[in-house]
Amino acid sequence: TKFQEEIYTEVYLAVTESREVSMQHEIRQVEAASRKTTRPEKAIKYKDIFKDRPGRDEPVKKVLTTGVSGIGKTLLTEKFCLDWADDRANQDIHFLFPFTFRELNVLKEKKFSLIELIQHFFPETKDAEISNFEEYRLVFVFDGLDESRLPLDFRTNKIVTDVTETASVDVLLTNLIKGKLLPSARLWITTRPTAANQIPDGSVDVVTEILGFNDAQKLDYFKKKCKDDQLVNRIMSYIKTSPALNTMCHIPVCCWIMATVLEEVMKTREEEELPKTLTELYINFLQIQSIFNNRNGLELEWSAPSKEKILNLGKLAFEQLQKGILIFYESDLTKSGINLKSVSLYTGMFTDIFKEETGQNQDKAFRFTHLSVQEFLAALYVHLKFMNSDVNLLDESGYWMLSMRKTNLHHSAVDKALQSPNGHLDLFLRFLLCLSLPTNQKLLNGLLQKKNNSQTNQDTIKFIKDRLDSGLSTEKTINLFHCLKDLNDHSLVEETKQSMSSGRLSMESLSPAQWSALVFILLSSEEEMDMFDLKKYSASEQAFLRLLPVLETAKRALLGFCNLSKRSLEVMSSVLSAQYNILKELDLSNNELQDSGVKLLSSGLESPHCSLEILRSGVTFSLHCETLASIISTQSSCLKELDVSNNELKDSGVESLSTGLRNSNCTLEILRLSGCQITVNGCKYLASALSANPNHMKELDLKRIQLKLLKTDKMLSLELDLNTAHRNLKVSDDRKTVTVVREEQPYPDHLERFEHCCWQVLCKNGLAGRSYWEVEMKGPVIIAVSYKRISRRGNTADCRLGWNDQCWSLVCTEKGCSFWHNKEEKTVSFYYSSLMPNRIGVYVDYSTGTVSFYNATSNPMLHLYTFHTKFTAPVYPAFGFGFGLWSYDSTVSLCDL
Ligand SMILES: Nc1ncnc2c1ncn2[C@@H]1O[C@H](COP(=O)(O)OP(=O)(O)OP(=O)(O)O)[C@@H](O)[C@H]1O
Repeated sequence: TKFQEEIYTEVYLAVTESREVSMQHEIRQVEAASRKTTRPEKAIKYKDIFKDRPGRDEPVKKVLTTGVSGIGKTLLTEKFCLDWADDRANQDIHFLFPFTFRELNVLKEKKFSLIELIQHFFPETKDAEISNFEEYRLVFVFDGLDESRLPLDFRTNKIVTDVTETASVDVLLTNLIKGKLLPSARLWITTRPTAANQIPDGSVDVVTEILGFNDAQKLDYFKKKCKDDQLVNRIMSYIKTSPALNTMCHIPVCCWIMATVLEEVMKTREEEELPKTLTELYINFLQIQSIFNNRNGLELEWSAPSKEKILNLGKLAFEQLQKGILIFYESDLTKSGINLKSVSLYTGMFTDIFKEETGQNQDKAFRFTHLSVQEFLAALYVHLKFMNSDVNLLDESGYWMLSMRKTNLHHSAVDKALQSPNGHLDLFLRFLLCLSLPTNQKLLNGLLQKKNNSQTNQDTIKFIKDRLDSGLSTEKTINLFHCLKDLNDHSLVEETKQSMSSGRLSMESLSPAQWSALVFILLSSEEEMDMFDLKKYSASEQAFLRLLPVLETAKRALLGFCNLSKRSLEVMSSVLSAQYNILKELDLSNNELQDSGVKLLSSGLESPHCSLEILRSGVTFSLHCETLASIISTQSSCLKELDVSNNELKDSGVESLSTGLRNSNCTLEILRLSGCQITVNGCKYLASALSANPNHMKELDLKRIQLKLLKTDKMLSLELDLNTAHRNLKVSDDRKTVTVVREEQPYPDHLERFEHCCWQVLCKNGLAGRSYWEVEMKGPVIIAVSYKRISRRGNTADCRLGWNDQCWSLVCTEKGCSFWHNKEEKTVSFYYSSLMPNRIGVYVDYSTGTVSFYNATSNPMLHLYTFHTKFTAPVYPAFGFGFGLWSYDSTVSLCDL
């Protein structure tokens, strides 16, 4: 425990809210996690593991902590216990009982009451005659659920509520976890991610995950382990030379391996002589653990006993790795040919490689210090078998046995690793290929009977390149690039880099291998990718899918105008719900996304792992406002800015959306609803939702809403007033259209009729509130609002639209638009010179005295000009033709809105 105290370094522990069983190989999980900056808001201190959580009313009683092998689960629980025992933390706890599943496995067949189980492991409680545990605050720690061999059947196990009732250990455990037994007790269970789903949903209060060391914590660790600043600096700069090593160092146990090797080799070697690859480092590790006969510079000789044991351990490692087994019991060892009597020889010689983990009841379990050590030994074994006995253990055809075909070990290994759906042979492959490098062959001197020639490596490189060109998924190819790098072949990467820098790289004609090289280059770049802009590479779905691993490392993804389809949305959704995703901003605007695609995307947006703060959705969500509402109101939602402009949400959509806005979980600060066809009713929903949840919203963009609002604020059904129409204007039967005609119309005389050269007509409807209407037109035309009292006879100027103080007019010709009131042309800051619009919108607000004109042809609508005045009587829509501008057939039609 003193050692643990000294070496213990804070690890990054994060609340994840839900557990996700990642089927990816642990190395891929760590690679993914290490590439991504963790989310500080999710980090917690191990001391606070049972502290109340914000947003949770109930106290935290049951915690599940996941983490890959060697990430420090056991050490963390031990540290928690130590701190408590030394009165450093959590002093409110009266009793703390740490168990490991490994110990409990042995009691599988036995029956205990909970009291007896406690007394079995902690006899002091018996001596102290403590039996009524309900009176105390208890914490049970169960470490290593992944090692459990207990049939934890939560559905069918009988219910036990009495601490004195006897039952099998698994029944006691399921009842403790379900809260039936000692409901007031607190529980902490740790497990590797793959076994987390043994605990049913809802039976734990909080799920946390250990993400390992971040960069600062790595440095801390090496300082504690090596205690020599100069050495620590050398180690840190050494690790930074290789992304692969840096990734591995997120796992504390790998830091330990690294430190063990580097402490030793840095004593005698200069920087350029340090291990170049992970494989070389692991060979060094094995050497340090072995007993050497003699030392002759760098050429170390392997002792005969260690040779034999390495082979035996390698056999065990390889055979169990193929089955995915990482913890071995005595029977597994016997099966792999390790004599039980000599086990102590192995654990004695390779103490830091092969560990015996004996529980209290003498049940022996064995494991390699870390999965990577097992993978390395397995690769070494396969390599030695091939080199020394021509046996290709990876060729399952068995032809090699009959010498019918010369098999190639590396080809079989590459293909086997590619076949694995979750990359579980990735690291094994890297080790295996790298073992045949001349530097490593030299180190293996003594274990090998013959040497590999470089021809084999050239052949392997060619084989890998062929595979890269066969259209594999990018994820699979990344490991192959690591292999090429280890084999000292940088040609593909260099070629692609050169084409990139010379601008010769045409995305449209990239070969699959070049795509993969591009991804590898972007991922290996020192610079952090903050913004991923797909258009920079190619605005296509193919590019999106190929570059996905790069997108996953970015905080902002711009995917607008990229022709993405449903397939991309499905993929995007899984990015958003991936556990370590760090995406904060997503721009999907202007993609033709189908409805079903939106549904798919929303499952990602609702995921508790989604940390998106800004979403620009383009024309996506029109039919999914309810989904949108539920996204913004999920407890885990981090959305701060939502832009759904130009979606036809309409009032009903806004009504649905408002239920989300009203929810106290909604923390939106900016909402953009420009051009969403919202009317006054929609605004009412918004207003009421925002006043119910007023603390967050800072900016509400309702551009272009007012127009639509007024369309229905007062449902205008405008009608032309035949009594006012000039005789050269033909008014349609429905009173909606007026056309200039040569032939005078037989309209009767009327006091309100325009005459002479004032080819004009008014509408019947007087506007006294707020109103909006639109007209379509052909040919030059004057669109105006006018008092009814505008003169009909006498001086022409008094009758003409725009030439007196009775009306406010837009004169629209092929040359552009001008605005007139009282003979004055208004200076318009925006000179409208493009083509004549064929649809004009007019907004009149009587009380504020405004008349605004819009070009309603353009999308978004363009504001042209606003008159400001003070109305003294209702105004009437009015239209005019003529004044040298007119042409026969000019027409104006009132639009239905
Ligand atoms: N926080 C830490 N500080 C320093 N060293 C650590 C820390 N965590 C882990 N280690 C090192 O890593 C080794 C393995 O850690 P531990 O057994 O806790 O991992 P684990 O997550 O329980 O792994 P497994 O799932 O394989 O049981 C420790 O023996 C120690 O050398």
